[in-house]
Amino acid sequence: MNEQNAAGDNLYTLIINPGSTSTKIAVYQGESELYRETISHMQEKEMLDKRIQEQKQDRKEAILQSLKSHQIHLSDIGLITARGGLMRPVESGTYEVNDKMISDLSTNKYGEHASNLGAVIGVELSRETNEAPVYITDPVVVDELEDLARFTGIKSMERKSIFHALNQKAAAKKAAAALNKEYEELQLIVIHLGGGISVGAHAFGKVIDVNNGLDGEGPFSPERAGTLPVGDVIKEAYSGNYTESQLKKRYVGNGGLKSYFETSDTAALEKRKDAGDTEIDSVLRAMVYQTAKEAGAMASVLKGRVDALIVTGGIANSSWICRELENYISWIAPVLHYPGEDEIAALFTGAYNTWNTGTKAKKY
Ligand SMILES: Nc1ncnc2c1ncn2[C@@H]1O[C@H](COP(=O)(O)OP(=O)(O)OP(=O)(O)O)[C@@H](O)[C@H]1O
Ligand SMILES: CCCC(=O)O
Repeated sequence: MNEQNAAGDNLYTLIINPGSTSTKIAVYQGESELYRETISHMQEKEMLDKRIQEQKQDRKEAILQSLKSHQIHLSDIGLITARGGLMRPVESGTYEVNDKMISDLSTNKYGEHASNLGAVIGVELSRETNEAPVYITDPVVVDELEDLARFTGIKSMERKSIFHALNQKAAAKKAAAALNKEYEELQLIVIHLGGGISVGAHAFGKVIDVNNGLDGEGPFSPERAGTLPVGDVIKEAYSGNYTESQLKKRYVGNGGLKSYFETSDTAALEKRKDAGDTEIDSVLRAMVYQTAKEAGAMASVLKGRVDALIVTGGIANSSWICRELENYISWIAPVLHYPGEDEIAALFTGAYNTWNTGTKAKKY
């Protein structure tokens, strides 16, 4: 065992993963997970209604509270790894957090997203204690789009690759292992069903097309409106009823299920549907329908040569939704389910391997 490995056995790693409706955290000692916790914010309406950077203190305090309740001192933490947010497009991999990245994330230079807070909170916690190194892996801006996928139909506008890259890649690699193949050998469609929904076409290790739910592409989801009729959007934009940021929030944070039912809690809505609410039944079925349509589009992108479809994210815990979705898509290829997400493990592996092997992290 080399010195780094020996030290690694005692290293405490803090993992921070802010999602649209929750902050997930975990602490590892060496390679063993000490605990993980999902701090749900779904009941904290006032907090979620705030701009992302204004949520920082609440989410940071929730993390500190969680560490305290597990008797872990911040000063014990030797490595911090966080979900990466909206910054300039980058290739897949593990990045060391630097000042340029923090500036882009904290000023929302490339847009607002809960994941912007991961590295920002990570660096604050590091600076407040022992300057632990802070990494991110596979941020939401991983860009492997094929050139053809970038066109919009308006010369001055290009599509952007923004999606649940971390969980899509982690789930795809897990599926590849289950299929006894390398990720780079397969063509897969990954359907991430979270607060946002993204459906990616993975061709031989690259996500060559994916809907960007932050820019009004693809299915509606618990919090995103998805594709909207552009004429109606223009009318709302010029109605005088909304500022630019209010309109963004209307379509991106408060769209989808939240627009219909003022909650993005799919599990709770499913219970109300089961109790006989027919409107909820229709809207949930419509969300499944639109998701299936996006998967069909990605099957075309892969020219029908699809090894498997992978359904993942929080909503994949619903066997009813998975069954309804499968009814539409099982003709494409076998459907594999990885409910929830493996972002915590993916963030840990990316940072710990980089740290433990002395490999240079990528530079932003
Ligand atoms: N058993 C379940 N049945 C139905 N829906 C569920 C279940 N468990 C969780 N969900 C739903 O999953 C959604 C949250 O998913 P997830 O935790 O993947 O999202 P997130 O991390 O907050 O956001 P994102 O994935 O977009 O970053 C919520 O709508 C929640 O109600
Ligand atoms: C992860 C970026 C996409 C979304 O949140 O909808």
